[in-house]
Amino acid sequence: MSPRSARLARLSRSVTFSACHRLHSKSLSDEENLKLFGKCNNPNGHGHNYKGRKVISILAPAGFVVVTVLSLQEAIMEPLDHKNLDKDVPYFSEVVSTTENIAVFIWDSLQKLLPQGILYKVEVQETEQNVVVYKGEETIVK
Ligand SMILES: Nc1nc2c(c(=O)[nH]1)N=C([C@H](O)[C@H](O)COP(=O)(O)OP(=O)(O)OP(=O)(O)O)CN2
Ligand SMILES: [Zn+2]
Repeated sequence: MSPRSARLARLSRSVTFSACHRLHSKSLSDEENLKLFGKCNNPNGHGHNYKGRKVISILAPAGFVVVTVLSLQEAIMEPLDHKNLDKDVPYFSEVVSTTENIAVFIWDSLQKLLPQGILYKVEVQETEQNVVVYKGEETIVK
């Protein structure tokens, strides 16, 4: 039987969540943290209205509608919305709550909820200027 090609489309869906955080690494001194993170190291934190977006791959001809709403609710809204990321979300007790790490957190959460192989990318917009895109890549660090 010869293989048939299928058109692959991407479907994107986003939610907005509000959260506060402080950029602070336990492996650095207070001085080093202040130098590295500046105003984002403010001891009492600061807040953002984040936009989280997932993009999934869909086989266009199949024509079925993937139920996409629930996974964003479970992967983003329930754990992160109206939370202090550093204090309310166990993942960020040891991981600095940068937008990059929030994107990784969301990626890992969505992977557990979605059918294998369909998650294409996660985007997290922290401010008008700061947007992180994560596609599940890993690299070796020394
Ligand atoms: N690599 C990263 N650097 C920074 C992150 C991050 O997630 N990854 N995040 C921050 C802060 O959380 C901060 O709140 C961003 O605010 P700010 O620096 O004010 O950013 P804006 O784009 O809104 O404004 P500018 O001051 O014009 O840059 C910092 N760094
Ligand atoms: Zn911030």
